[in-house]
Amino acid sequence: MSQTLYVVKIGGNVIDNPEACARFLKAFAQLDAPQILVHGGGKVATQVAAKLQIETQMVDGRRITDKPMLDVVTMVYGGLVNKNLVAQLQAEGCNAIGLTGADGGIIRSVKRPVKTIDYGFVGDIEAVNGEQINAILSSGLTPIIAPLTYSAEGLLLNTNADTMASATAVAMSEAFEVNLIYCFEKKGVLSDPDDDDAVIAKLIPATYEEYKTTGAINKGMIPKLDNAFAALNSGVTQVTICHADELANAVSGGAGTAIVL
Ligand SMILES: Nc1ncnc2c1ncn2[C@@H]1O[C@H](COP(=O)(O)OP(=O)(O)O)[C@@H](O)[C@H]1O
Ligand SMILES: CC(=O)N[C@@H](CCC(=O)OP(=O)(O)O)C(=O)O
Repeated sequence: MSQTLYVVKIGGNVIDNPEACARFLKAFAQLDAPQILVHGGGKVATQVAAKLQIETQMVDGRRITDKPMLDVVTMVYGGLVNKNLVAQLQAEGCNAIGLTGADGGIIRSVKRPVKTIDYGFVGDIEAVNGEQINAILSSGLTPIIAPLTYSAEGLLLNTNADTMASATAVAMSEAFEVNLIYCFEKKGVLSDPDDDDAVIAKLIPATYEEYKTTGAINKGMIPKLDNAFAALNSGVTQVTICHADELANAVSGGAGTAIVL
Protein backbone atom coordinates (compact mmCIF):
# COMPACT_ATOMS: atom_id res chain seq x y z
CA MET A 1 0.00 0.00 0.00
CA SER A 2 1.30 3.46 -0.84
CA GLN A 3 2.00 6.19 1.69
CA THR A 4 -0.72 8.51 2.99
CA LEU A 5 -0.75 12.13 1.81
CA TYR A 6 -3.04 14.74 3.36
CA VAL A 7 -4.46 17.37 1.04
CA VAL A 8 -6.16 19.93 3.27
CA LYS A 9 -8.26 22.88 2.14
CA ILE A 10 -8.93 25.85 4.42
CA GLY A 11 -11.73 28.28 3.63
CA GLY A 12 -11.92 32.05 3.71
CA ASN A 13 -14.03 32.41 6.88
CA VAL A 14 -11.34 30.67 8.95
CA ILE A 15 -8.50 32.61 7.29
CA ASP A 16 -10.34 35.82 8.20
CA ASN A 17 -10.38 34.82 11.91
CA PRO A 18 -6.78 35.08 13.26
CA GLU A 19 -7.34 32.91 16.38
CA ALA A 20 -9.19 30.16 14.51
CA CYS A 21 -6.60 30.25 11.74
CA ALA A 22 -3.70 29.96 14.22
CA ARG A 23 -5.33 26.93 15.90
CA PHE A 24 -5.87 25.30 12.52
CA LEU A 25 -2.27 25.90 11.38
CA LYS A 26 -0.89 24.37 14.59
CA ALA A 27 -2.89 21.18 13.93
CA PHE A 28 -1.94 21.17 10.25
CA ALA A 29 1.78 21.45 11.11
CA GLN A 30 1.44 18.45 13.44
CA LEU A 31 -0.06 16.00 10.90
CA ASP A 32 1.78 12.69 10.90
CA ALA A 33 2.31 12.32 7.13
CA PRO A 34 3.28 14.53 4.17
CA GLN A 35 0.74 17.29 3.69
CA ILE A 36 -0.36 19.94 1.19
CA LEU A 37 -2.45 22.97 2.11
CA VAL A 38 -4.74 24.61 -0.44
CA HIS A 39 -6.18 27.86 0.82
CA GLY A 40 -9.06 30.12 -0.15
CA GLY A 41 -9.43 33.71 0.98
CA GLY A 42 -12.51 34.91 -0.84
CA LYS A 43 -13.71 36.87 2.18
CA VAL A 44 -10.43 38.83 2.48
CA ALA A 45 -10.44 39.54 -1.29
CA THR A 46 -13.97 40.94 -1.02
CA GLN A 47 -12.93 43.18 1.90
CA VAL A 48 -9.79 44.49 0.14
CA ALA A 49 -11.73 45.07 -3.09
CA ALA A 50 -14.35 47.07 -1.15
CA LYS A 51 -11.61 49.29 0.32
CA LEU A 52 -10.48 49.97 -3.26
CA GLN A 53 -14.12 50.66 -4.22
CA ILE A 54 -14.22 47.59 -6.46
CA GLU A 55 -17.54 45.79 -6.23
CA THR A 56 -17.66 42.00 -5.84
CA GLN A 57 -20.01 39.93 -7.97
CA MET A 58 -20.37 36.17 -7.43
CA VAL A 59 -22.25 33.83 -9.80
CA ASP A 60 -22.73 30.16 -8.77
CA GLY A 61 -20.00 30.52 -6.15
CA ARG A 62 -17.49 31.93 -8.66
CA ARG A 63 -16.12 35.48 -8.58
CA ILE A 64 -16.56 37.58 -11.70
CA THR A 65 -12.93 38.57 -12.20
CA ASP A 66 -12.28 41.58 -14.42
CA LYS A 67 -8.77 43.07 -14.64
CA PRO A 68 -9.03 45.25 -11.49
CA MET A 69 -10.42 42.27 -9.53
CA LEU A 70 -7.67 40.00 -10.92
CA ASP A 71 -5.12 42.45 -9.55
CA VAL A 72 -6.85 42.32 -6.15
CA VAL A 73 -7.01 38.51 -5.96
CA THR A 74 -3.40 38.21 -7.15
CA MET A 75 -2.26 40.50 -4.33
CA VAL A 76 -4.54 38.96 -1.71
CA TYR A 77 -4.24 35.23 -2.48
CA GLY A 78 -0.69 35.12 -3.88
CA GLY A 79 0.68 37.68 -1.40
CA LEU A 80 -1.16 38.68 1.74
CA VAL A 81 -2.88 35.39 2.58
CA ASN A 82 -0.32 32.92 1.21
CA LYS A 83 2.75 34.53 2.75
CA ASN A 84 1.14 34.99 6.16
CA LEU A 85 0.16 31.30 6.23
CA VAL A 86 3.72 30.34 5.25
CA ALA A 87 5.25 32.55 7.97
CA GLN A 88 2.93 31.12 10.66
CA LEU A 89 3.66 27.56 9.57
CA GLN A 90 7.41 28.21 9.74
CA ALA A 91 6.89 29.25 13.36
CA GLU A 92 5.10 25.92 13.93
CA GLY A 93 8.12 23.99 12.64
CA CYS A 94 6.58 23.19 9.25
CA ASN A 95 8.88 24.03 6.34
CA ALA A 96 6.17 25.58 4.18
CA ILE A 97 6.67 26.95 0.68
CA GLY A 98 4.03 29.25 -0.79
CA LEU A 99 3.05 28.63 -4.39
CA THR A 100 0.42 29.68 -6.88
CA GLY A 101 -0.51 27.22 -9.63
CA ALA A 102 1.92 29.11 -11.90
CA ASP A 103 4.96 28.45 -9.68
CA GLY A 104 6.79 25.37 -10.91
CA GLY A 105 3.99 25.03 -13.47
CA ILE A 106 2.04 22.98 -10.93
CA ILE A 107 -1.54 23.84 -11.98
CA ARG A 108 -2.45 24.94 -15.50
CA SER A 109 -5.91 26.07 -16.51
CA VAL A 110 -7.83 27.50 -19.41
CA LYS A 111 -9.68 30.82 -19.23
CA ARG A 112 -13.33 29.95 -18.76
CA PRO A 113 -15.08 30.35 -22.14
CA VAL A 114 -17.78 33.02 -22.30
CA LYS A 115 -21.21 31.41 -22.61
CA THR A 116 -24.14 33.24 -21.03
CA ILE A 117 -21.84 34.72 -18.38
CA ASP A 118 -18.40 36.25 -18.84
CA TYR A 119 -16.48 35.29 -15.69
CA GLY A 120 -13.42 37.22 -16.90
CA PHE A 121 -10.05 35.99 -15.64
CA VAL A 122 -11.30 32.72 -14.12
CA GLY A 123 -9.50 29.46 -14.82
CA ASP A 124 -10.88 25.95 -15.31
CA ILE A 125 -8.17 23.46 -14.39
CA GLU A 126 -6.64 21.47 -17.26
CA ALA A 127 -3.59 19.81 -15.71
CA VAL A 128 -1.91 19.32 -12.34
CA ASN A 129 1.79 18.44 -12.42
CA GLY A 130 1.83 15.79 -9.69
CA GLU A 131 5.48 14.88 -10.37
CA GLN A 132 6.58 18.46 -9.71
CA ILE A 133 4.55 18.60 -6.51
CA ASN A 134 6.03 15.24 -5.48
CA ALA A 135 9.55 16.60 -6.08
CA ILE A 136 8.76 19.53 -3.76
CA LEU A 137 7.44 17.14 -1.09
CA SER A 138 10.50 14.91 -1.48
CA SER A 139 12.77 17.84 -0.75
CA GLY A 140 11.10 18.16 2.65
CA LEU A 141 8.92 21.16 1.83
CA THR A 142 5.17 21.51 2.44
CA PRO A 143 3.37 23.24 -0.46
CA ILE A 144 0.89 25.96 0.49
CA ILE A 145 -1.12 26.56 -2.66
CA ALA A 146 -2.99 29.81 -3.42
CA PRO A 147 -6.13 29.75 -5.63
CA LEU A 148 -4.44 31.15 -8.74
CA THR A 149 -3.49 29.18 -11.86
CA TYR A 150 -1.79 29.99 -15.16
CA SER A 151 -2.80 29.46 -18.78
CA ALA A 152 -0.73 28.28 -21.75
CA GLU A 153 -0.92 31.91 -23.01
CA GLY A 154 0.72 33.20 -19.83
CA LEU A 155 -2.36 34.56 -18.07
CA LEU A 156 -2.76 34.35 -14.32
CA LEU A 157 -6.30 33.14 -13.57
CA ASN A 158 -8.48 33.16 -10.45
CA THR A 159 -9.52 29.58 -9.62
CA ASN A 160 -11.91 28.22 -7.01
CA ALA A 161 -9.93 26.85 -4.06
CA ASP A 162 -12.21 23.83 -3.49
CA THR A 163 -11.61 22.77 -7.09
CA MET A 164 -7.85 23.34 -6.72
CA ALA A 165 -7.86 21.00 -3.69
CA SER A 166 -9.89 18.32 -5.47
CA ALA A 167 -7.75 18.42 -8.64
CA THR A 168 -4.52 18.36 -6.61
CA ALA A 169 -5.78 15.41 -4.57
CA VAL A 170 -6.68 13.50 -7.74
CA ALA A 171 -3.27 14.12 -9.34
CA MET A 172 -1.43 13.04 -6.18
CA SER A 173 -3.51 9.85 -5.89
CA GLU A 174 -1.30 8.29 -8.59
CA ALA A 175 1.53 8.11 -6.06
CA PHE A 176 -0.20 8.29 -2.64
CA GLU A 177 -3.26 7.17 -0.70
CA VAL A 178 -4.77 10.64 -0.59
CA ASN A 179 -6.87 11.80 2.34
CA LEU A 180 -8.65 15.03 1.26
CA ILE A 181 -10.04 17.19 4.06
CA TYR A 182 -12.11 20.32 3.53
CA CYS A 183 -11.93 22.48 6.68
CA PHE A 184 -14.35 25.36 7.23
CA GLU A 185 -16.26 27.13 10.00
CA LYS A 186 -19.05 24.59 10.53
CA LYS A 187 -18.92 21.09 12.08
CA GLY A 188 -19.61 19.36 8.76
CA VAL A 189 -22.37 19.08 6.20
CA LEU A 190 -25.58 19.84 8.10
CA SER A 191 -28.97 18.21 7.51
CA ASP A 192 -30.55 21.42 8.84
CA PRO A 193 -28.62 24.59 7.93
CA ASP A 194 -30.11 26.35 10.99
CA ASP A 195 -28.85 23.71 13.43
CA ASP A 196 -25.06 23.79 13.74
CA ASP A 197 -25.07 20.40 15.51
CA ALA A 198 -27.08 18.55 12.83
CA VAL A 199 -23.94 17.03 11.28
CA ILE A 200 -24.46 14.31 8.67
CA ALA A 201 -21.94 11.60 9.65
CA LYS A 202 -21.81 9.95 6.23
CA LEU A 203 -23.06 11.47 2.98
CA ILE A 204 -23.75 9.32 -0.09
CA PRO A 205 -24.74 10.67 -3.55
CA ALA A 206 -28.45 9.74 -3.22
CA THR A 207 -28.81 11.59 0.10
CA TYR A 208 -26.90 14.56 -1.33
CA GLU A 209 -29.45 14.79 -4.16
CA GLU A 210 -32.34 14.69 -1.63
CA TYR A 211 -30.86 17.45 0.55
CA LYS A 212 -30.24 19.56 -2.54
CA THR A 213 -33.89 19.17 -3.54
CA THR A 214 -35.15 20.19 -0.08
CA GLY A 215 -32.70 23.10 -0.01
CA ALA A 216 -30.95 21.86 3.18
CA ILE A 217 -27.72 21.81 1.19
CA ASN A 218 -27.27 25.02 -0.77
CA LYS A 219 -24.93 27.81 -1.91
CA GLY A 220 -21.20 27.23 -1.41
CA MET A 221 -21.77 23.69 -0.13
CA ILE A 222 -22.97 22.49 -3.56
CA PRO A 223 -19.71 23.13 -5.50
CA LYS A 224 -17.76 21.87 -2.46
CA LEU A 225 -19.64 18.55 -2.49
CA ASP A 226 -19.44 18.26 -6.29
CA ASN A 227 -15.66 18.60 -5.92
CA ALA A 228 -15.64 16.08 -3.06
CA PHE A 229 -17.53 13.41 -5.04
CA ALA A 230 -15.42 14.14 -8.15
CA ALA A 231 -12.27 13.42 -6.12
CA LEU A 232 -13.61 10.08 -4.84
CA ASN A 233 -14.63 9.12 -8.38
CA SER A 234 -11.08 9.77 -9.62
CA GLY A 235 -8.91 7.83 -7.17
CA VAL A 236 -8.85 9.80 -3.91
CA THR A 237 -9.15 7.39 -0.96
CA GLN A 238 -10.93 9.44 1.70
CA VAL A 239 -12.81 12.78 1.70
CA THR A 240 -14.04 14.58 4.83
CA ILE A 241 -15.69 17.96 5.38
CA CYS A 242 -15.13 19.24 8.92
CA HIS A 243 -14.64 22.17 11.28
CA ALA A 244 -11.15 23.70 11.13
CA ASP A 245 -10.74 22.89 14.86
CA GLU A 246 -11.33 19.19 14.16
CA LEU A 247 -8.56 18.51 11.65
CA ALA A 248 -6.63 16.19 13.99
CA ASN A 249 -9.73 14.03 14.58
CA ALA A 250 -11.01 14.22 11.00
CA VAL A 251 -7.91 12.60 9.48
CA SER A 252 -8.93 9.30 11.08
CA GLY A 253 -12.63 9.75 10.29
CA GLY A 254 -13.42 10.82 13.87
CA ALA A 255 -15.09 14.15 13.06
CA GLY A 256 -17.08 15.95 10.41
CA THR A 257 -18.91 14.46 7.43
CA ALA A 258 -17.40 11.51 5.57
CA ILE A 259 -18.19 11.74 1.86
CA VAL A 260 -18.69 8.24 0.46
CA LEU A 261 -19.73 6.74 -2.87
N1 LIG B 1 -26.13 21.90 4.59
C1 LIG B 1 -25.10 22.72 4.78
N2 LIG B 1 -24.19 22.43 5.74
C2 LIG B 1 -23.14 23.25 5.98
N3 LIG B 1 -22.91 24.40 5.29
C3 LIG B 1 -23.79 24.73 4.31
C4 LIG B 1 -24.90 23.91 4.01
N4 LIG B 1 -25.59 24.48 2.99
C5 LIG B 1 -24.95 25.60 2.68
N5 LIG B 1 -23.86 25.77 3.45
C6 LIG B 1 -22.95 26.91 3.33
O1 LIG B 1 -21.79 26.53 2.66
C7 LIG B 1 -20.72 27.35 3.11
C8 LIG B 1 -19.38 26.72 2.78
O2 LIG B 1 -19.03 26.92 1.46
P1 LIG B 1 -18.12 28.16 1.03
O3 LIG B 1 -18.85 29.41 1.24
O4 LIG B 1 -17.65 27.87 -0.34
O5 LIG B 1 -17.00 28.10 2.13
P2 LIG B 1 -15.42 27.97 2.16
O6 LIG B 1 -14.91 27.96 0.75
O7 LIG B 1 -15.01 29.14 2.97
O8 LIG B 1 -15.15 26.69 2.85
C9 LIG B 1 -20.99 27.49 4.59
O9 LIG B 1 -20.44 28.68 5.10
C10 LIG B 1 -22.51 27.49 4.67
O10 LIG B 1 -23.01 28.79 4.74
C1 LIG C 1 -13.05 31.87 -9.34
C2 LIG C 1 -13.30 32.02 -7.88
O1 LIG C 1 -14.42 32.18 -7.46
N1 LIG C 1 -12.24 31.99 -7.09
C3 LIG C 1 -12.32 32.16 -5.67
C4 LIG C 1 -10.97 31.81 -5.06
C5 LIG C 1 -10.92 31.94 -3.57
C6 LIG C 1 -11.72 30.89 -2.88
O2 LIG C 1 -12.16 29.89 -3.42
O3 LIG C 1 -11.87 31.18 -1.53
P1 LIG C 1 -12.77 30.44 -0.45
O4 LIG C 1 -12.35 29.01 -0.39
O5 LIG C 1 -12.44 31.17 0.77
O6 LIG C 1 -14.22 30.58 -0.87
C7 LIG C 1 -12.73 33.60 -5.28
O7 LIG C 1 -12.13 34.53 -5.80
O8 LIG C 1 -13.58 33.74 -4.38
